[in-house]
Amino acid sequence: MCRASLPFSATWKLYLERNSRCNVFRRIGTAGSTWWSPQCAAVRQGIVDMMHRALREPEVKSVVICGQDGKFCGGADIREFGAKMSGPPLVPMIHMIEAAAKPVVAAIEGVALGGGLELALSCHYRIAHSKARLGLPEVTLGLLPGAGGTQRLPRLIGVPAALELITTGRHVTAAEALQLGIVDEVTDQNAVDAAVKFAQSVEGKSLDARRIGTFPCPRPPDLDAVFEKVMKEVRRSARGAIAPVTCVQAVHAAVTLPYAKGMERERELFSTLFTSGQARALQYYFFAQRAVSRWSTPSGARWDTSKPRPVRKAAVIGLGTMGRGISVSLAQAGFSVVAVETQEKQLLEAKQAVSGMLERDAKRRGAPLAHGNIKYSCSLKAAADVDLVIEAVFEDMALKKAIFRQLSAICKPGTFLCSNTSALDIDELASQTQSPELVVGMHFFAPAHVMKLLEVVYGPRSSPEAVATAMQMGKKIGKVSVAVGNCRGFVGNRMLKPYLEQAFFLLEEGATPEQVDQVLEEFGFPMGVFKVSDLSGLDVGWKVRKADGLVVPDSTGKSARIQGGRRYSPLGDLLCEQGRFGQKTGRGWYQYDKPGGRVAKSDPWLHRFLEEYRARHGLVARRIDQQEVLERCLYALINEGFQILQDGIAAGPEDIDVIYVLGYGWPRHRGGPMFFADMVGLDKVLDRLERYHQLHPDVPGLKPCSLLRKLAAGGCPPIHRWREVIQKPHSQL
Ligand SMILES: CCCCCCCC/C=C\C/C=C/C(=O)SCCNC(=O)CCNC(=O)[C@H](O)C(C)(C)COP(=O)(O)OP(=O)(O)OC[C@H]1O[C@@H](n2cnc3c(N)ncnc32)[C@H](O)[C@@H]1OP(=O)(O)O
Repeated sequence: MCRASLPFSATWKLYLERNSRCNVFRRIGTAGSTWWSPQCAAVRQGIVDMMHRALREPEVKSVVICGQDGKFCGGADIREFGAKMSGPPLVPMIHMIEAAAKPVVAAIEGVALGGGLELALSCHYRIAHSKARLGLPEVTLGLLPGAGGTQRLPRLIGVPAALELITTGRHVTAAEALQLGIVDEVTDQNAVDAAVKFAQSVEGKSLDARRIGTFPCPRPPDLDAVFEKVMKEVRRSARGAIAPVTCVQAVHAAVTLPYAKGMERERELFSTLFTSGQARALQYYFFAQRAVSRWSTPSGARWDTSKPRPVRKAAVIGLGTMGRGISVSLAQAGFSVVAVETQEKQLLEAKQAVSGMLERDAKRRGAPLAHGNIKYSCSLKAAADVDLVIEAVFEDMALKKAIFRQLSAICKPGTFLCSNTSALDIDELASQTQSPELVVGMHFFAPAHVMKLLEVVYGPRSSPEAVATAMQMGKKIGKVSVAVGNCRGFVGNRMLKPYLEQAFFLLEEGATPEQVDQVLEEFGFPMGVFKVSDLSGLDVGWKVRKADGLVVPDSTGKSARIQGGRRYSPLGDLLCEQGRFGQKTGRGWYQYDKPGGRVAKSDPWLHRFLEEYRARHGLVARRIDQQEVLERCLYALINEGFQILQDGIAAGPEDIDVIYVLGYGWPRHRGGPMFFADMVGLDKVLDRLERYHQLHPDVPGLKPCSLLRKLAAGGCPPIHRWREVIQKPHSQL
């Protein structure tokens, strides 16, 4: 519902009320400011009624549309997209505003996003507060701006700028919006007052040049070439997402068709996206990312029961690639950092590297340098007075344990001791300290100052306060933090293991790295599993496997295909024995033009090596189709995800999905592995796993997990109901 007030004799203010279901839209009565839901219907009805009155009543000379309480409009309520539309439709309403004979001014405070910006674009003028953000983020939800946004924005700011905003969904500041020509004025004062004043100043003036829908769309001289180039680029970066490509088609319609026809085309394209699985996946992911911030542990610890302790000073121990990135993240967020590397030469190198990273980042963001926040030291004793330590040395349990023992003796009482381990037992580390309740894992992803994901790992003895403090710290450094339980590899790396294993077994059975990678890249991963392995270094996994006692020959001296009583593929170990560590050595699963080269080329040596390996072990290569490659890699990973849920290591499927999208390149438009399983159908995933397990009974990872069976037997409930079925283990916290 909207209400009008007449604080000024001749200008009406139409208040947009905010959606009662989300915090960003403040509740006023039961009305909402979104367009879609029944509440939005009331808002639209209110706007339409008020506009009619304003146009009818001769004493009203102009209209200002504003949001209640400092926010213009965040767009449609995504949760209501499934609901049946009622009330006045949005597009005619927008046309009615644009056609009004009295000036209509949008007073933009807070946000004008999606349908909110489309409403503002239908107004004749837009006045924004300097802190406002504007954008058309529909593409990130698998949609396109469906209320004229694709037709109006290019008319207002030109085709290239509109394409960039619409295909990326990027929010712009008020200052950039002014520069682009989206808004007419930016104010530091009260934007509604400024808009009212502005509205009064334009009363009676002609509106002919203010109706964006009547503008001709600027037509680049080399139209076809421009669109061809954009389409190529968008297709490349979209990795199979259809919304960005469809957005380009809609903007193309703006340039090539008259306005009314362009609007029709926009509507057609919107309808295809609206019902797509990708839109469902992206909208699920939108809420999943917000859901993980409401973390909880099996003991019932969560924000409202566990208070984080303030952290002002933190130490980072070990300044390799990870430690450097972590130091940069902390310094940028304003923490005082003590960076420790025991070898003087390495310390100096790290100092230079960190300074360079901070300088480049400050330059890029136009922000002040954060150098002063970091002190460097060769001694662990420098961590004596910090509030929290993040250990980031090599993945070597003995080394980490020694460091935790020392830190426990050096640091002031109450210091949280965190490890950046990507797989090792947090509890074992905690057992080395005097206060195991202060120990948690903080697993960053490389490069640590860039990647958004942080796994916060609670051990059986971690206190709720320690978990809350690490989660809070993650938030402060701009990460999406996911609280997960303690097990080998936690969530992300534990699921990666069966995925990698299947890829190796597929090579043994007759596939090639090129074939496996192509299938995975077509699915939407930025890189296939073998290219990633070459990039991160084959020796990393080799060291871990050696430490785990897996790299031992059999009695005949041949590399063993059974280890620890289960099928094992030694292919990665054999490449490492040849010095093929991936990009860094110029050879791995692929060949590169030089050590450190980036462009992967097929390597005939590797193919011969695979043939010889198969012959040596009596394996007959068979033709493996794309479906099998995809299903065996993905379903094995998903199966482990169900096991993780069953074990209570992740609180819900959203946690797993966010970890996979943000940390492992899972395509966002596919929602994450668990959402993907839900989309495919749990019964189908179960059926395929069962089949592969029957065909390859000795291959690990293919035997369906009992939670998957249980969900399938229970009629495949939708993903938001899985938690009801998951048996939570008893709390040990
Ligand atoms: C086939 C029929 C064809 C007919 C044609 C009809 C044409 C229709 C045309 C157009 C329809 C319009 C479409 C849209 O507008 S799509 C939505 C576009 N808007 C967005 O994408 C904005 C998304 N939200 C945000 O970016 C941020 O939330 C924010 C910037 C608004 C605020 O950020 P912040 O302060 O950090 O808060 P949170 O992100 O934490 O959010 C708080 C709270 O609110 C929930 N929420 C946010 N936005 C929405 C939303 N759009 N719908 C529903 N809920 C939303 C969010 O989930 C949080 O909830 P909580 O976790 O429960 O606290």
